[in-house]
Amino acid sequence: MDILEVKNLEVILKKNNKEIIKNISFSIGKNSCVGILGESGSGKSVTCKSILNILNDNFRVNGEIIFNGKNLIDCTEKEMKNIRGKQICMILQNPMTSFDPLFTIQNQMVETFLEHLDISSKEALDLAKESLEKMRMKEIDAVLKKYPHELSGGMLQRVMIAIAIALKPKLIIADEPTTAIDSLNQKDIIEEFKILKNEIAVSILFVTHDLGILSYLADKLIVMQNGKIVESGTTAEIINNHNHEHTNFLIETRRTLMKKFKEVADWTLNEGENKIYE
Ligand SMILES: Nc1ncnc2c1ncn2[C@@H]1O[C@H](COP(=O)(O)OP(=O)(O)OP(=O)(O)O)[C@@H](O)[C@H]1O
Repeated sequence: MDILEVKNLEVILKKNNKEIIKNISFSIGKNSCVGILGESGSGKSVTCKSILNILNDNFRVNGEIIFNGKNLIDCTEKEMKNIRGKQICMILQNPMTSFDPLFTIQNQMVETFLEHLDISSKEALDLAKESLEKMRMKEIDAVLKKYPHELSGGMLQRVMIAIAIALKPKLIIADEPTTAIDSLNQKDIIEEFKILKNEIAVSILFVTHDLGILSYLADKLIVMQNGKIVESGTTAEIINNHNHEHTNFLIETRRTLMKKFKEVADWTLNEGENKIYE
């Protein structure tokens, strides 16, 4: 069964009638992870914002976005407020923008849980601790007392995922959640997403231009270019049997990058090490 069905979605910039998203359709099954792959400007973020109905008045949106039997495009702001957070969670590129700098992590986690769940303050605090534990976080009491700027991007992103675990949404939209994070922490965040998927049986729409991440996490892939879906299929199909030249370009770019990376790593381990100790 599909949790989300996007049908003939079009997004048009009103001022010049420019079509930013050009008639795209895709669906996300229950407990499955769909990855959107595409270069910068291909329309990944605008697609996510359309699903959450958070595009501003500069855009006109046509088509259908069916979630739980409802077309989100037709929902009022009041209806969307009930859906965002509790039923559809968004994890953004820069976690700092998701937190209020004036309140501690504890304050913000507890408030979020009280707003969306029918529980007491004590239960909300217990839930905060329990979900941070699931994120393999250490020194949880100390983390809860900190303000957002006192935590690294990687830690804040894990707090965001912990909040999602606790709210048990049906769908998580993750828009380049590892881009602003250093590579060591990136690996952890990807692991946390795996835990999240298994822990609460959630569906995930994961946006990135990193094919490596998607080959690990996603069941299905959508490749976007210039606001259109140029190819879609299971992750294995796309990686091994793609037909579109743009998919080929993205895969080859990744391969070349990894080859270069390996060369640099080998050089550092061999030549570089020798040079250091010469
Ligand atoms: N507020 C806006 N006003 C005008 N054009 C916009 C606006 N937001 C996005 N666009 C245009 O829509 C297109 C798609 O942008 P989008 O942000 O969805 O790309 P993306 O694939 O998410 O890129 P990135 O990987 O860089 O985030 C781009 O051509 C962009 O310039």
